[in-house]
Amino acid sequence: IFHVGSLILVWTCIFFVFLLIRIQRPKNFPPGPPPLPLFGNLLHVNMANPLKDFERFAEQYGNIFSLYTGSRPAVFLNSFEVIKEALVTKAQDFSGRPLDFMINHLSENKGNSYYKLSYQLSNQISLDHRRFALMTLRNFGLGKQSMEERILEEISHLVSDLDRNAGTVNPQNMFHNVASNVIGLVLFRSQQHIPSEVHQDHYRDFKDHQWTMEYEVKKYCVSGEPRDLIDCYLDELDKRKNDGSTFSEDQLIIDILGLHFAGTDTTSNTLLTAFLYLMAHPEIQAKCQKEIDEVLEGKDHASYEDRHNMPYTLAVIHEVQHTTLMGYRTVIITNLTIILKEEGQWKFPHEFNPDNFLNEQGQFEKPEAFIPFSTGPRVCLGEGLARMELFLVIATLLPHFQFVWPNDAGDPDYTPVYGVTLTPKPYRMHIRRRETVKQ
Ligand code: HEM
Repeated sequence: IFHVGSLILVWTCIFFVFLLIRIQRPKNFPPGPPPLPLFGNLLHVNMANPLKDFERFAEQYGNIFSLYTGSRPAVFLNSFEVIKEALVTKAQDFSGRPLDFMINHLSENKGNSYYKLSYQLSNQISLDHRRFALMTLRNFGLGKQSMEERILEEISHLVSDLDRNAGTVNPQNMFHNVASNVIGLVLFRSQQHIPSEVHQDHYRDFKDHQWTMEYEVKKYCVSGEPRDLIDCYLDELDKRKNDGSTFSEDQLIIDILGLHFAGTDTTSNTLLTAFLYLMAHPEIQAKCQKEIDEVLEGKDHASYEDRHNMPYTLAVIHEVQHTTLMGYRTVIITNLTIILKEEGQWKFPHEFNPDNFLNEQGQFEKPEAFIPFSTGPRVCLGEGLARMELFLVIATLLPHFQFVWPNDAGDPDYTPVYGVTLTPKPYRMHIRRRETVKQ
């Protein structure tokens, strides 16, 4: 009897402990699957690729649902209208960013300034940094060489590399290096190319390279004319001396890492997706090449202005982004992936079709629901740079080379690998020189 009594006692205790740590959705909180004590909804989601589960929950609970990671709630917004309402109409309430585990991890607990400072609700300070970076990226202080020239310089290296090594390549590192070098040229111009080992796991390696950057910081101090974002930042530091501002050399390193991180994988994953689709749809690739050939008339690289005369190529690039979206705001998760397939927003929601971005006359036209860079006051800070980079890389590589899906590679697999951004599974690419370009 004593034995049974103690069992009942133990179970009652467990029951009360569970009751105490039970997670309950607050009143008026968006619905979702019932959270378990301690785990929340973690067991309801396939962490390797949660997109399918998000789609299932959206069908079951509607456009706004919530999930718990442990005891922390996250709200998911799953239609263009609700995302727009949150990020634009109610921007004031939704533009802060939480200091999230992942961000902490990435920046080794220092917290990326954009996230950390807004979490502390020092919005003024955070916006200060945002404004500064935006101004600098818009080329108000990067010295004589324009952003476009920097990007083209990097692309010319790529074209000569491919000229020398045409054949079958793994493009993962190639595009990663392009994106990383372009943002590198903007952030720390005189450092030229970051050593390639940094690309593999650049956060860890960057930490090891911090001494280099700190050395660069000292060097730039005496340089006079700003050549890159570091120089501009140092000028800003000078101007703000003793005004109690959050601009500091420590913060500079954090900001640079944040910008480098935000600007590398996003762009390189988009390029990887672009070339995957261009190889899988050789007729689309050929149509782009024809259009680009006609506009370039033998010129060996595109310029950003040319996009106005290349509506089809522009539509293809946008259609690529239409397939690669992600939203990674943590407490409010804007499910940009779902709205890309939302019925009613797209002519062809379920297929890769550049006509999504072309009107009846074949002119380029962008649907309102196309927000790969998010929207509202916290829209992507590198949008201008990324757009220019995507266009120049694609419109310069296509007239030089033919990209062919290798015969022995089976069918292309479009299932994305889930991460901070979505990326295609690793693939190989066969590259042949096109003879149309006049040398
Ligand atoms: C194709 C390339 C890119 C895509 C698709 C992309 C997408 C995005 C998206 C969706 C956000 C908002 C995230 C959120 O709501 O939490 C964002 C923010 C941001 N992006 Fe990008 N991005 C790209 C390239 C870049 C580049 C090249 C840079 C660097 C110059 C950059 C810097 C940033 C920064 C700093 C933020 C945070 C802005 C803030 O919090 O105010 N991005 N990006």
